[in-house]
Amino acid sequence: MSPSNPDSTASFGHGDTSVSCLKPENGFVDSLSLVHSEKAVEELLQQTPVEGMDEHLIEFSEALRTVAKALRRAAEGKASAQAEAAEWKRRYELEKTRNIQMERKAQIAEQNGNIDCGRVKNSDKQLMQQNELDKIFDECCMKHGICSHEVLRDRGSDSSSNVDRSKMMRKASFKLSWWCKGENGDQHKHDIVSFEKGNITTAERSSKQISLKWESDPQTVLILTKPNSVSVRILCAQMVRWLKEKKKLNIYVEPRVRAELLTESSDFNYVQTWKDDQEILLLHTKVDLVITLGGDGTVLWAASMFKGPVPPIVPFSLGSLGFMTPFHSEHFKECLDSVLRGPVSITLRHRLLCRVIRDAAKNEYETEEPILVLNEVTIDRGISSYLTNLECYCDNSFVTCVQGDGLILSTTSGSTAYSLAAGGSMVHPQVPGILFTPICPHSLSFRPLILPEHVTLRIVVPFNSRSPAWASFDGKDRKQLAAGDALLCSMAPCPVPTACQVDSTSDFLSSILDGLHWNLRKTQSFDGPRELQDIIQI
Ligand SMILES: NC(=O)c1ccc[n+]([C@@H]2O[C@H](COP(=O)([O-])OP(=O)(O)OC[C@H]3O[C@@H](n4cnc5c(N)ncnc54)[C@H](O)[C@@H]3O)[C@@H](O)[C@H]2O)c1
Ligand SMILES: Nc1ncnc2c1ncn2[C@@H]1O[C@H](COP(=O)(O)OP(=O)(O)OP(=O)(O)O)[C@@H](O)[C@H]1O
Repeated sequence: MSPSNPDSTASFGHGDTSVSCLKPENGFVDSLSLVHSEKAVEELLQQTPVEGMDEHLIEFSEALRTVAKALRRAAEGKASAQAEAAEWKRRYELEKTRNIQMERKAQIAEQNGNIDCGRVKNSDKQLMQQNELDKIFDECCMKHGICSHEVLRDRGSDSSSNVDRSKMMRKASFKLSWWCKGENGDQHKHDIVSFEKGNITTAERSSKQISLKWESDPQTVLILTKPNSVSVRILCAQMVRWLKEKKKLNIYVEPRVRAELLTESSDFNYVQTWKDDQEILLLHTKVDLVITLGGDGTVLWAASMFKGPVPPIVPFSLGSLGFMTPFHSEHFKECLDSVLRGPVSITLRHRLLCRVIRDAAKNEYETEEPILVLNEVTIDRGISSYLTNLECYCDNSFVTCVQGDGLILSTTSGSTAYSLAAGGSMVHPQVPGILFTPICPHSLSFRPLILPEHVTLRIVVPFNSRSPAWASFDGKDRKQLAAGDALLCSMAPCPVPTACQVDSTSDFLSSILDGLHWNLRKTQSFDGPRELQDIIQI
C-alpha cells in the first residue's frame, strides 16, 4: 500500500483471514476498522506456525507487523485531528451565532435611530451606527478567546439595511484549516473551518490572571500532611481544631493522620477519612478545598490523589524550598480566613497525561493505567551504565534521537524542578506548554525545547537500544521501558488549581528570587572607571 496514494487499497490474505485498508469517501481510514484490521493482523500472526517457517514467511510476518503499526499510527493521528476539527467547528458555530446577534442589534439600533433622530443627517446616523457596531465587535473580542474580529456578513442581500455599502469594506473570504501532519506526508488533513470574511484576533489569552470567588460557602476541607514531621503534626492538630470550632467545617484527613490525631485526643473523632482507593476516587465530589502542610512534594502528593478534577489547593510551606507553597504556617488563621471568604487568585497548573504502551500491545488504546504528573515525567537510563537511546516524535513528526542520560518532559510548573537542574528554562506556571529537556546529552548542540500544549509526544525505546530505559513520574513510580515500548505524553484536561498568596506572577517571581536566589549578585561599587566621571573632568 502506498501511503501517498490516497485511493490505494491494500489487502493481505492468509487462509480465511484478510486485512484490508479501504479509504472511505471522506479521505480518512475509519479508526474502528483500523483497530479491527490490526486485530486481524495479530490473529493472522498467531495462526502462522512459527517453527519450520521459511525465510519468506518470516519476512511476510515482519511486513504484516509493520502494516499493523502503520495502521495503529494512522488511527491515533485521526483521533487527535478529529478532536481539533471538532473544537474549530464549535468555535465557528459560536462565531456564526454571534454575528447573527450582532446584525440584529445593528438593525434595531438603526430602526431606533430612524424614530429618535429623525432630523439627524443620514451620514451622521451611519457614522453612529458604525461606531455602535465597532463597540459591539470590540466587546465581543474582549469576551472570547479566539475571535474573528469584524467578521462581516454579506449585506448585499439585506434590503432592510440602509448602511452605505461603499463605506462597508468588502473583505476577502478565507478558510482556516486545522490539520495534523501524518508520518507519511499530509494525509491526515481534516475538516476545513471557513470564516466568511474577517480578521483573526486573540483578544483573550489563557494566561490571564484567574480569580476564584465562592458562590456558596465551602463546607468540607481535606488536609494532607507530610509524614514524619513533628512540626507538621502539631500544626495539623491546631488547624483541625480551628477549622471545626471557628469555621464549622467538615474535615477529611488521610487514615494515618486520623490515627495520629486520635492518639493525641479522642476529641478528634469528628475527623473523617476513607477506607479504600475507591473512596479516594470520589473525594473530589465531597471536598471544597485541599490544604497541604509540607513542601513541594506534598503538593505533588495532593495532585496525584486526584485523577480527574482537583479542588483548589491551599499549600502551606513547611519544607525547605517551597516553590509551590506560598502560604506561611505562622499566619494560617488569617490566610485561611481570607481564602474561605474569597475571592482568591489562583494559578491553574497544567498536568501531563502519560501512557505507557508496551511493544506487545495490540493497539494504541491498549495502554497501562494513565499517570498524571504535575512536575514531569523523566525517561532515563536507570542503573544502566549505557547511554539511553530514545526516539522522540511530536504529533508523529520525528523530533530527535536522545543519546545521553535521558529526557525530561516537564510542565511549566515543573520547569523550576528537575528540568531546571538539567538546563531547561524557567517558565511561568500559567504558560501552557511542554518542556522537552535532555539530561546530559552526549552532543554539543542539544538545546532544550518548549513545545505548545496541544502536541502529543511519543518517546520510543528503539530495538537497537543497548539497554532498557526507565520512566519516573514526579520522581516516583518507576516503570521499565523495554525495546519497542513507548511513552505517550500530552496535556491533561484537568489542571491543578493552587491558591496564590498575591497572584500567580508575584508568587512565581518571589519563589525564584527567594527560593533560588535567581540572578543574585553583589551590586557593583560606585568607584572605579565610569563615563560620567570622565565627562565631569573634561
Ligand atoms: N536533579 C534534580 O534537581 C532532581 C532530581 C530528581 C528529582 N527532582 C525533583 O524532585 C521532584 C519530586 O519532589 P519530592 O519533594 O517528591 O522529592 P524530594 O523530596 O527529593 O525533593 C526534591 C526537591 O525538588 C523540589 N521541587 C519539587 N517540585 C518543585 C518545583 N515544581 N519547583 C521547584 N522545586 C521543586 C522540592 O522542593 C525538593 O526540594 C521531582 O518531580 C523532580 O522534579 C529533582
Ligand atoms: N501525605 C503524604 N503521604 C505520603 N508521602 C508524602 C505525603 N506528603 C508528602 N509526601 C512525600 O514526602 C516527601 C517529602 O515531602 P515534601 O517535599 O513536602 O517535604 P520536604 O522534603 O520537607 O520539602 P522540601 O523538599 O521543600 O524541603 C516527598 O517525597 C513526598 O512525596
